Order: sequence, then structure tokens, then C-alpha cells
Amino acid sequence: MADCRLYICTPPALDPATFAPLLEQALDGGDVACLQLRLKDVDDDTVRRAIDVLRPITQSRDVAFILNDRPDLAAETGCDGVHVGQTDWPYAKARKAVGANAIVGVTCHDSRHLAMEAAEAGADYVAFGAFYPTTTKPSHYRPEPELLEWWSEMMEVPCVAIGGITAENCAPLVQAGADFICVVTAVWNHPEGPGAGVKALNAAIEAAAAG
Ligand SMILES: Cc1ncc(COP(=O)(O)OP(=O)(O)O)c(N)n1
Ligand SMILES: Cc1ncsc1CCOP(=O)(O)O
Ligand SMILES: [Mg+2]
Repeated sequence: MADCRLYICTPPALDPATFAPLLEQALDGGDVACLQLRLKDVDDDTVRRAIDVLRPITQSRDVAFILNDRPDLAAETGCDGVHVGQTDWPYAKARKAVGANAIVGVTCHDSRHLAMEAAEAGADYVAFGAFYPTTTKPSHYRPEPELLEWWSEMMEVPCVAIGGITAENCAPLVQAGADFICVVTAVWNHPEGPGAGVKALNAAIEAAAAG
């Protein structure tokens, strides 16, 4: 089984100055492959200010800094890539904006078809979810771990599992072949802080991979 790694999205609202130390705690808590800045309902300059503060913290730790929704801003501000959903920029337009060397990830919900389309177009990862109930982004999609198993057996493009994932429930997704486990609440709302959240998730991923 390929190694599964942790992928974290920020909360949808944050103050960069007060969030920065929390991000440092999270990234210093253990292995994190990617951080996605996922701000919602804010203007472009608010996004830019958050990128200016959080991108250096992330990239200085060799963690990829991904921007949600906005390939134009990602290209303008030195992000490592962008994540687009089915109602955002289409993959081809996103790729044109960020270039061949950036990361472009695509939301594919519970759909083999959407994922194969994205992979064939050149996406660097496909994201399936929500695997569990979540209030962070309510979703009526509820894929089964078997989708991850099928994808990882059939396709080379990495897959991300997202949606209500915690240290307690991630094992079936890791064992099914998820290349990345993406979380929001399990890190930022951990009772002992985001560093403990990262540590707990990495321990759970490692235990699941060891079978
Ligand atoms: C890694 C990852 N997977 C899925 C999503 C959801 O993207 P999208 O469907 O565009 O919804 P919003 O996050 O934009 O509300 C994601 N952001 N990241
Ligand atoms: C962005 C996104 N897309 C599907 S579920 C989700 C949010 C996941 O957040 P949490 O890990 O708190 O359930
Ligand atoms: Mg989106």
C-alpha cells in the first residue's frame, strides 16, 4: 500500500495574524503534505493578505501551499497550486492559469466519471468525498471506501479522501488506498491544539497502513 499522507485545509474564516501561530503548531506537529487556504465569502485583497502571511510559513517547511477556488490568485501570489471544484474554473482553464509545474486538484465527489475525466485532462490529484458527515461543507455525496480501492488499483493519479475524517475513522480510507487524507475540523478543533491534531492523525494513518 502506497504511503498515505495528511492534507489540511484551513477553516473558511480566519485572521492571518492570530491564525499564523496555530498554523506553525499544526505544521510542526508532524508530516503534512499540503496546506490548502480555503477562505470563503471574502474579497480578493483579504485572500492576498492571508496568502502573504501563511504561504511563507507553509513553504518554509516544505509543505505545498494550495489555494482553493482561484487559479488566477494562485498564479499571481506564488502558490504551489490550486484546488477547483465542479462549480469553479474548469480544469483546463485552471491549468492554463497556473502553468504546467503547479499542482491542480479537482473535486470529484463520488464520481468515477468525473475523476477519470480530471485525470485524463492532467489533474495532479482527484478528491473524493464527503466520506463522513461534516458541518464544514455539508455534502449529500457519500462515497464508500471501495471507490478509493477501485481508483488506487486502476489509476496512477493520486486520490484525496475528504469529509468528516478524524483519527478515529480514517483507517478504512487509508486501507482502501487513499493517497491523502484531507481534514479541517480534526486538526483545528483538536482539544489539545492543532499540533496534537496533526500528531494524532499521523499516528492513525501509520497504524492503519501497518494494518
Ligand atoms: C482537497 C479538497 N477536496 C474537495 C474540496 C471541495 O472543493 P469544492 O467542491 O470546490 O468546494 P469548496 O471547498 O470550494 O467549498 C476542497 N476544497 N479540497
Ligand atoms: C472542503 C470539503 N469538501 C468536501 S467535505 C469538506 C470539508 C471537510 O471538513 P472536515 O474535515 O471538517 O469535515
Ligand atoms: Mg471550490
